[in-house]
Amino acid sequence: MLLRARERASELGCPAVLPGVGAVLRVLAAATNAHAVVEVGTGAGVAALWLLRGMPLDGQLTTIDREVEHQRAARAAFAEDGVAPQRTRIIPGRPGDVLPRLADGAYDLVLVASDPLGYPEYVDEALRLLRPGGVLAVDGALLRDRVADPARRDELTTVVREVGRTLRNDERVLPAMLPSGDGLLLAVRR
Ligand SMILES: C[S@@+](CC[C@H](N)C(=O)[O-])C[C@H]1O[C@@H](n2cnc3c(N)ncnc32)[C@H](O)[C@@H]1O
Repeated sequence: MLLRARERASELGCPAVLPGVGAVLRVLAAATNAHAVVEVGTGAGVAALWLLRGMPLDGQLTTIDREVEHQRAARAAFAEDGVAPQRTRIIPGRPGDVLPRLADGAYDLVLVASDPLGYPEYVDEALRLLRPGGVLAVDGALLRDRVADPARRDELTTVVREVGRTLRNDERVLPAMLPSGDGLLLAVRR
């Protein structure tokens, strides 16, 4: 099913997390016993399928995307994988509009994998949503090695680089960068 979801993602021109990142997400969901997960950027549902495999069966994944067509593909992927409908809550809309409506400290894991220019806002919201011990995961945090290249000073690179710097200096979290895929930045909420 993951393969079919990945094919759909590619047909839609919507990059999905690489398998190494997916495996890490699954482990994180299991390790945090993640009953409540938020994903910013549903895409065609590839990362969501990995997360759901690590989550307990009575957990629920809330996933947000502004592209209804992407979410339709994700819904098909979930159905094909036999995911019970109550295990997912698929919310269409801009993450900046939806995230403020979610409850403080009520989530075990938040994955941010959407438009990088929105990352500062989404990360800020994620830290509010996470319970102590909960984990934030930011996909694409190395931006194809541009973040590590000091000569790259374009807006996108600067914004993503600043997200990493901010999390490193934020007393509320314990951060770690995994080189998997395009860089997976993790931060455990204290
Ligand atoms: C990289 S894909 C998500 C992939 C998914 N997490 C996965 O690995 O299977 C990014 C998603 O963010 C959404 N997106 C892109 N720009 C956006 C924006 N400005 N506001 C909201 N969503 C956006 C796209 O519709 C797309 O589905």
